[in-house]
Amino acid sequence: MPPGVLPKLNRNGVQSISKALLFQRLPFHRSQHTIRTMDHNRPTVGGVTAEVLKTVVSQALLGKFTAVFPKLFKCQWKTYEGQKKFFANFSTDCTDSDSNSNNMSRKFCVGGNWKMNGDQKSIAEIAKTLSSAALDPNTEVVIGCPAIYLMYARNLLPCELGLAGQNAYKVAKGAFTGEISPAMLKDIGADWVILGHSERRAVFGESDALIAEKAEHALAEGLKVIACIGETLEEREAGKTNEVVARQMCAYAQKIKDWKNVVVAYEPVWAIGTGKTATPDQAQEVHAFLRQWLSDNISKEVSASLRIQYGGSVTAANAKELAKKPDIDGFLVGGASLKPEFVDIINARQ
Ligand SMILES: O=C[C@H](O)COP(=O)(O)O
Repeated sequence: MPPGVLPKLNRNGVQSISKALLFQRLPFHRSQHTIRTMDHNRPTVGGVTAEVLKTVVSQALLGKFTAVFPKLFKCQWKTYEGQKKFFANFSTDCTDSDSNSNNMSRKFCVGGNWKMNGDQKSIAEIAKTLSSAALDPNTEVVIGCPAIYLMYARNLLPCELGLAGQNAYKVAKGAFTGEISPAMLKDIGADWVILGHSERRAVFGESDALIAEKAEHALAEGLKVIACIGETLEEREAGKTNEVVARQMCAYAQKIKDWKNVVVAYEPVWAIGTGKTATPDQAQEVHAFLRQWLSDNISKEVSASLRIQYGGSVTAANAKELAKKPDIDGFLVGGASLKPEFVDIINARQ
């Protein structure tokens, strides 16, 4: 390995290095000296060789590896301010292969978000297409339907498909003109709700805190939640993508204690309805960041099991390549979910 080149490590490798350093009770600034005196061909604790340790420690000393060693660096990951300090140094090099080993245990999940589109005629056509198609049984499908057509759609769609409201308020009932509650969604046969969509945030001014309260209440009422997050073009161009999605995740985490009925949908706002899809690598980079964030802030179990969908101009043409990425566990599809090509998106993993 050429000097200074960071090896591709999976999480086991990183943990082994951490253990090796801790086992020897070495602070990082003393590690380099000790590594020089080690036998380079003899693995240390966890099978990590001195050669690998040397490279990683030198990178860490340059401040490039802090995110994977939060404990060694005593990061305060619990707070948003604490996290912010470390985002710039995040590297995904260590997460790819680790995620790869887990992603097959997360059932692929594709949501169709019809937004404010459709009428009885077109919904009947979509239902007919979905009923007659061979849908991958290994993919969970959820249809986000306008509230007024939910019951109509429920009666026409195949029963194995989930049905989602596109919004729900944070309390069960009361004087909230124009709102619907999770209890009402459940009552008419919906089992999911989409919350925090960027259109709710931008057009209707919903805050991180309100969205998190809605998620908390929906989960308490027994609905499953597609929790949306994503940065604007301006935020991406300012290099703030990780900071923004972490802030949005922090808000959810303040209110969500049990993540088993949650799917996160990462939807870069600049890719929604624009035909400008994130490349598979761009999407994977943020998904890997989110996986690491979950591991550091919630738990390793949640990080390994929580499904993260990608949304933003997903079509039959780009779905297969996106679906190959280890941390992409499905899609939230807008425009293409109204068309027959939605079937190919559902079957993207086949
Ligand atoms: O919820 C879905 C997203 O907003 C993506 O919409 P889109 O597929 O039309 O870009």
